[in-house]
Amino acid sequence: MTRIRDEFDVRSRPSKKGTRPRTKTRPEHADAVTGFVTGVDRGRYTLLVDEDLPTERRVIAMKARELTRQRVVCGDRVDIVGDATGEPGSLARIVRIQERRSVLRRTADDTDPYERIIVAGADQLVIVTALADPEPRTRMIDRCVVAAYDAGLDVLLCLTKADLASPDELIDLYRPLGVEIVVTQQEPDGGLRTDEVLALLSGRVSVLVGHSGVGKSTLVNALVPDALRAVGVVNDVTGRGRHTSTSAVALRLPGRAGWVIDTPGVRSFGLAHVEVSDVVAAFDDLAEVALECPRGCVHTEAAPDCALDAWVAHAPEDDKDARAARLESLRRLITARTAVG
Ligand SMILES: Nc1nc2c(ncn2[C@@H]2O[C@H](COP(=O)(O)OP(=O)(O)OP(=O)(O)O)[C@@H](O)[C@H]2O)c(=O)[nH]1
Ligand SMILES: [Zn+2]
Repeated sequence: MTRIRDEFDVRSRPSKKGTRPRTKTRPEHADAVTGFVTGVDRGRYTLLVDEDLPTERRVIAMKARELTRQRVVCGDRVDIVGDATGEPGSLARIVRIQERRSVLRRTADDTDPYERIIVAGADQLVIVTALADPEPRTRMIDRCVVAAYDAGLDVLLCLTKADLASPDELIDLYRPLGVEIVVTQQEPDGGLRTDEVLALLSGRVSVLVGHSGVGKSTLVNALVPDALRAVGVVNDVTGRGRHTSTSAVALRLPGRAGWVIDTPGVRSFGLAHVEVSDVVAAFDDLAEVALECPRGCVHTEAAPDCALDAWVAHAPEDDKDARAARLESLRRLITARTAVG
């Protein structure tokens, strides 16, 4: 397996001048305030400061020099100094990225050798998949699930276009993994009932991914009726007319019920660093059984004496099918990890 270099692998070398104390002129920015990054556009970051307080405001910021090698992404919480008033034309400086609860990476590709972080601090990954037109691609879904679990995110599988095909098969395939599943369909008037989805997004930061045409925009527009306007705000400030960027953008659900982060153009996730044990670790029951496996067991069907096979074979009759389905799902994820597509 090729090891893909992480953008942060670059070790920082001590400078020739030795260790110069740098805290003299800039202590630890005691006057800094915290912002939530809702958008990134060509080196300009849109932040929400004082979230949910009467003083809540949008602030535009750039990275301070000391951060140039670090990537600030949507969902980050950052500390800023300078002009944090949010007044038109004001520009603050990001001096610190706060510890990240989670990081989701997209894969390296032909044009970019790094697995880059695309979103930080999310709670769940919403995999938007159409039941038809385009046909669901389970390999792709499996890879998204692996990426989510590796990033420490929960998974919500959102099956769209239920007016075109039944969700039953996919539900049977994914229920054994224990992921949340929600089914949507456009009404004849073009609208979309969102109460069920909203309930599952409530109070959380959710990242939406999905291939072109699956109905992700339709869903986002139904969830956040002023989504386009919200994005427009970002671009008014940066002077760009339309939201044409390919970077992620965080949109607040009505009633401040949570955040959805839309990720246009994200096709695949970096899985090169994910070990078999990372996948198994996402399932408490299976991870416990796997402790009994021979050393170095890869838990596939061909793996000799895999304890997971015995776990199914010795299941109580009424649990046998469920265990078999769960093991099959786990094995699918383990292979999806290294497969292409
Ligand atoms: N039949 C049916 N069509 C839908 C449904 N939801 C969305 N569509 C249609 O599917 C097409 C694609 O929807 P979009 O919301 O643009 O899909 P997207 O995933 O955002 O795709 P891109 O804009 O290419 O990224 C549009 O013609 C929608 O009207 C649905 O529930 N049922
Ligand atoms: Zn095993």
